[in-house]
Formats: sequence, structure tokens, C-alpha cells
Amino acid sequence: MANVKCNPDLVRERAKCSFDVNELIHLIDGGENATKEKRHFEETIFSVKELQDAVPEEYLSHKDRYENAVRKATILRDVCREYMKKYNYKPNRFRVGHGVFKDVSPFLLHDGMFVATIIGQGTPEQQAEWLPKAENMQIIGTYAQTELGHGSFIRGLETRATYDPKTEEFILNNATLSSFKWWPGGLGSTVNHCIVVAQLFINGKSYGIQPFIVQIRDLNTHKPLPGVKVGEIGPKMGFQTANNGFLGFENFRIPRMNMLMKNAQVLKDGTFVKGMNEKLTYGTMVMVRVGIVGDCSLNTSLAATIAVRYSAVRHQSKIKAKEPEVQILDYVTQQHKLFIAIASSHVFRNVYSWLSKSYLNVMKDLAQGKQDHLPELHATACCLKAVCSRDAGSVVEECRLACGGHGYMTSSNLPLVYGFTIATVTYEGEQTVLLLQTARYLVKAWLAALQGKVLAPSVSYLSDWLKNDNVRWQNTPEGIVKGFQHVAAGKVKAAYDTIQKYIKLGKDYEDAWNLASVQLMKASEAHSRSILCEVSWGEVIRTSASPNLLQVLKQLAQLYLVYWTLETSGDFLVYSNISKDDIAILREKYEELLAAIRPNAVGLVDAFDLRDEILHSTLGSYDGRVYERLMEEALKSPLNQESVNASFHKYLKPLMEKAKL
Ligand SMILES: CCCCCCCC/C=C\C/C=C/C(=O)SCCNC(=O)CCNC(=O)[C@H](O)C(C)(C)COP(=O)(O)OP(=O)(O)OC[C@H]1O[C@@H](n2cnc3c(N)ncnc32)[C@H](O)[C@@H]1OP(=O)(O)O
Ligand SMILES: Cc1cc2nc3c(=O)[nH]c(=O)nc-3n(C[C@H](O)[C@H](O)[C@H](O)COP(=O)(O)OP(=O)(O)OC[C@H]3O[C@@H](n4cnc5c(N)ncnc54)[C@H](O)[C@@H]3O)c2cc1C
Repeated sequence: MANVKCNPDLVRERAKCSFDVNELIHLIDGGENATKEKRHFEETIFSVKELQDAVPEEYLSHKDRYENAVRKATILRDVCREYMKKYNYKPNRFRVGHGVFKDVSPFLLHDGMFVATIIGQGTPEQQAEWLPKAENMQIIGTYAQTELGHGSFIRGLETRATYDPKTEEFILNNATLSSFKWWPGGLGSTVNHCIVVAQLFINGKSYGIQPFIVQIRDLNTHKPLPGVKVGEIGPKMGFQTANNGFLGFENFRIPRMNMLMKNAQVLKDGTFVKGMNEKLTYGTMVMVRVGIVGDCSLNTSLAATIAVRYSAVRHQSKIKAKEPEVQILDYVTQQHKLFIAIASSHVFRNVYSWLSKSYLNVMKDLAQGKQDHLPELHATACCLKAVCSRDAGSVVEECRLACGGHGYMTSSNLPLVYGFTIATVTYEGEQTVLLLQTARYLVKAWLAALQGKVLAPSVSYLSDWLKNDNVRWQNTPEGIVKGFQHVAAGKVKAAYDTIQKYIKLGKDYEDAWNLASVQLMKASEAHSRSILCEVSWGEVIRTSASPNLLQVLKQLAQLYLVYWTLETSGDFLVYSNISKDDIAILREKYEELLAAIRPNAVGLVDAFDLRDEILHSTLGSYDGRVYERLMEEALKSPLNQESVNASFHKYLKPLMEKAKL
């Protein structure tokens, strides 16, 4: 990239950088070697001509766009397979996926959830049967859980799997319209198999929801099998190439062994054998929620790179009347909009790495029959997924707005990035629903703290606060982290007291819960924020890096802490011992941090190491040829391929002529 002829503003910005960009790239990637491998892999993918679109996708019809995405998905699969064989390297397909598809791959669910569910929910025999076929694409699958009528409340799903002991089969049925599966990615026209989450019935008795692996299309003709009704759900706000679909069954039979039985089992005679914990059936969702925190980091870095580079190139208005127009990045309001995006990406990455470790530890425990830490993992993954995805959506939108009118151009890629980022707020558990799951855990933890019990590490601050809620405020990163814990503890207490108040007024627990649920949701958000602050600050101070880089990483981490303290200063005034003067000091600190980060802004986004092919942006490319690219892309419009469009003769001319009469 270094030899590309760049916009002079970007050249100057890069020269100003106080740290070694390559050092940060290696740190993000996990070492110099990892960067080399990543770059070699990406170079290979993006030099495949067939993966490059001659015409921007947006000009294609819905159908052509889908077919083009499938074409590219198959080529990408082949290239990756060869690459893995040759170099024994497991590539990050999601990162290059943004380059290849702009949006998302029709195979996203195959990789992300179908294969993962066979691993997580299948017995060793079932894995041996389906995993090799799924991994080498002999079968293509998705995860079909959500229905027209139910998504959040999984226990309310209506698809039925009724066991027939005579034939040792399950009979799948969708008797109502609301029971039709709705949303699964790839289901529309791509997959031939899916994991169907259905209500198990044996001898008329319900045994809750269970996962089944079901073939829905003929492997040769791709026609839906008799008894299967399947199709695509149509255009959406984003995820245009994900090929989301609907599905219903009519007396469709599958063998007994197609129920994934790692947890619960159905024996030949119809005896139901309970698993260790029925919630383990929800395991794939927990895994993906953890993964989404990592996606939030990538999505935020995409938007930050585009908006920061553009802001360095774009000049508009003046700060001082007698001086030239300034780079818009020099406006402190612009820095306020953008630097939190850079900081958030680092916070999400660090928290993802921390959460992944907890996830793997709990998986190891579960393999040995220990489930003590499962509730804490579930509660933590729920609230972090909810808060990170919403933050990422807001940050991406702020980056888009920070690019003014050009941010509204599809060619900036910011609308598409926003489309797939904002989807994460809803899928894999809608944000409020997940925050309320965590609130259940927090209320239980609060009760345990009141009873003097030892709490799990992520909530132990509740007991600390109970012992001493009068800690003096300190304007240091550690003091701010404590402050966030005080806010969270104060909110948990307030929500708990509100439930108790309603119960005393004669409400039952469920109604009291609903009446207190705005507070419960806010408590859960505050709990997440305290984890995000504590974990990210902790990771940064433990980072081994050169003094120059460490200084910049600390500035970013502090910016995150101060930004969110100021954003929620009302809560701090209510629940911590912060004073108005402390807030004024933090405001000053915030301004100092913006100024300190400013010279490194371009270097920081360069360190996300996102190739132009992944950014897909007229505004964000490495060379900063913004106006040239905007014009080049505009000229690709089909309307610019003819000097006069037929509509002139058909409609405009008659209109003008009628007006003359
Ligand atoms: C790294 C890979 C990245 C891959 C990326 C792929 C991206 C693909 C892109 C898009 C795909 C999108 C896919 C989907 O959206 S799939 C559908 C996802 N659907 C949901 O997430 C539904 C959300 N709803 C739920 O999860 C549940 O209904 C619920 C948790 C909200 C409630 O469940 P319910 O059975 O009603 O439980 P209760 O509320 O009654 O709680 C009972 C008890 O159980 C505990 N609990 C709930 N869930 C879990 C769990 N997963 N693990 C452990 N424990 C759980 C809960 O805490 C309660 O405990 P208690 O308070 O002690 O009683
Ligand atoms: C892009 C995208 C891709 C998807 N891919 C898949 C897929 O591959 N496979 C799959 O199975 N599903 C998929 N889904 C479905 C997704 O998982 C659900 O849409 C999601 O879980 C939310 O459920 P819902 O649509 O039923 O929302 P609802 O639950 O109906 O939410 C509507 C509103 O009701 C509120 N609400 C609901 N319950 C409660 C409650 N208990 N307390 C308070 N408020 C409540 C919510 O907060 C929300 O404001 C996808 C969705 C999207 C958008």
C-alpha cells in the first residue's frame, strides 16, 4: 500500500503518526506472523478475477444479485479449500467475506450456525455422519429456529416433531401460518439441509424444543422434497444476499437419529431421556452471541476507517476567517463523532477476546459435566451482545452522518455497513429481551449479595458496593471503572427495590417484574458498561507494547471511559460520589484526549489494516482519491451508459408537449 500515490493530506497525516502502525497491526492480529499470513491469504483472495464484480451489485436485479452472490460463494469456498490444503491455514472467511460480497454470503449460516450446531448438539455418531459432508459442502445447511409468530420466546415455537415409535421416525408439521419458519439465512434458495428447532411430542406429551437435522431439498434437482414448502422472504433493510427464507412441513418424516441428541435423547420405544440441562439446547446461540461482540469490532473499524480517511481529505469551512478551509477532521465535533468509533473497536476486540476465553472455559467444564459457570456466561454474553451491537450500530451511523451528503451514497459503503451492523441488534436475541435475561441474573446476584453469599467474579462488585457504597470518587481510569460499578450496583438495587415495592402493593412477581422492567433493562446496560470499561482498561494496561504505542492505546481506552462517563453523567451524579467539579475535570480531560489522538487518527485506522477491497468505499480508500472515485462510480450507473434515456420520448416529451396546448 505504501507505494500508492496518495492524497497529500493523507500523506501528511501518516507522517504525523507518533507510533509504529505495523506494531499495532501485529498486536491486533496476534503477532507479526499472523499479519503476514492474513495478508497473504487476502492477497490470494482478492487477486481472483472471478470474485471481482464488473458492475456494482446494487445495479443488479434481486435475482441476479443473489445468483452472483452464490457464484462468488462457491468460488470463495474452492479457493479457501485449496488455500487451507496448501498452507495449513484456517482463514477468517468473515473478514474477506465483506470484500467479496459487500453485504453477506448466502453461506453465512452454513458456516456460522449449521456446522456449529452439529458440533455443539450432535452425538459423536451424528457428528461422524454429517460433519464431514457439511464441512466439505456435500450438504449445505442453515439454522431454522425463528417462526413468523415467535422469535424471542423460543418456548412458544409451534413447529411440531411428533415421534412415531412404530416407524422410529419424527413427523414434522407446521399446522398454522404463524408456525412457519421465517428468517433463516440461505433457506430461500440455497440450502438443502437445515437444523429445525421444533417442539417434541411423544404420545401426546410435550418435551420442549429440540434440534433436528432435516434434508429439505433433493440433492440432484434441488426441488423441495414432498411435504416441504420453502421460499425466500424478500428484500430487507440489509442482508440482501443472505437469502433469508421461510419453511413449513406437512407430515414430513425424518429418522429418529435426526434429532441431535448430545443433550436430550429419544429412545427407539419413545422413552425421553432428559439432558444435563435443558438450556444446553440453546448452546449455538450463546456461541454466536460471543462471536457477535467480535463482529462489532470489525464493523466499527470498517466505518471508522472510511469516515476518518474521508475527514482527513475533505476540506469545508474555516475555523479562522483569514485561514484556508480546514480538513473537517480538525473540527473537535468531528473528532468527538469519530474517535469514539476507533476506541470502541478496540474495546469490543478486547472484550471479545476476554469473553471467548470464558466461553471456552465453560465449554471445557460442560464436557466434564460441570455447569456452575453457565449462568454467568449466559448472562454476560446476553448483555454484552445487546450493548455492543447497539453501540456498534450507533457508532456506524454516526460515522455515516459524519461524512455529510457523501455518506448517504451507496458507493461510500456506509449504508451497507450500517445495514449489516444494525441487524446484529435484533438477530441472535433481540436487545431488550437479552438485557432482561441478564437482569434476571443480576437480581438473583443482588439477593445473594444481601444474604452475604460469595458472588461470581463478574458481579462481585455488588457485594463490594453493599459493604461500602461511600467510596470517594477518583478521576483516574480505575476510579472511573469503580464509578461504573457503583452506577450498575445502584441501578440493580433500585430495580430490585421497585420490584419489592410493587409486590408489597399486592402485585405478583411477574407483574412487578414487568412494571420494573425499564429499570431492569437500564441496570443490565449499566452492568455491561462496567464490564466493557473494566475489561478493556485491564487488557490495555497489561498489553506489552512500545512506550509510544502503549501511550496511544491508553489514550483510546481512557477516551472510552471518559466518553461514557460524560454520556451518562446523570447516572453518575445519582449513583456515585462524583461531583459537578469532577465532571468539569472530565470534560477537560476529554478535550485533551481528543487533541492527543488527533495526530494519530489516520495511523490508527490504517492499523485496522482493511484493504480497499474490504472497505468497498469511494470515501475510505487508502489513497484518499475521494472525488475521483465518486465520479468513477457514478459513471458506472446504467443511466450514464446512454445520452438520452427512453423515458424522455415515452413520458417527458409528451408531458411537455401537453403543457404547450
Ligand atoms: C463465531 C461465529 C459467528 C457466526 C456469525 C453468524 C452470524 C449469522 C447471522 C445471522 C444469523 C441469525 C441467527 C438467529 O437469529 S437464530 C435465532 C436466535 N434466536 C434467539 O436468540 C432467541 C432469543 N431468545 C432466547 O434465547 C430465549 O427464549 C430466552 C433466553 C430469551 C428465554 O428462554 P426461556 O426458555 O423462555 O427461558 P427463561 O426466560 O424461562 O429462563 C429460564 C432459565 O434459563 C436460563 N437460560 C436461558 N437461556 C439460556 C442459555 N442459552 N444458557 C444458559 N441458561 C439459559 C435463564 O437464565 C433462566 O435461568 P433462571 O433465571 O436461573 O431461571
Ligand atoms: C437479519 C436477520 C437474520 C436472521 N437470521 C435468522 C436465522 O438465520 N435463523 C433464525 O432462526 N432466525 C433468524 N433471525 C430471526 C431473529 O433471531 C429474531 O428476529 C430475533 O430473535 C427477534 O425475535 P422477534 O423477531 O420475534 O422479535 P420480537 O420478540 O417479536 O420483538 C418485537 C418487540 O417485542 C419486544 N419483546 C419481545 N419479548 C419481550 C419480552 N419478553 N420482554 C420485553 N420486550 C419483549 C422486543 O423487545 C421488541 O421490541 C434473523 C433476523 C434478522 C433480522
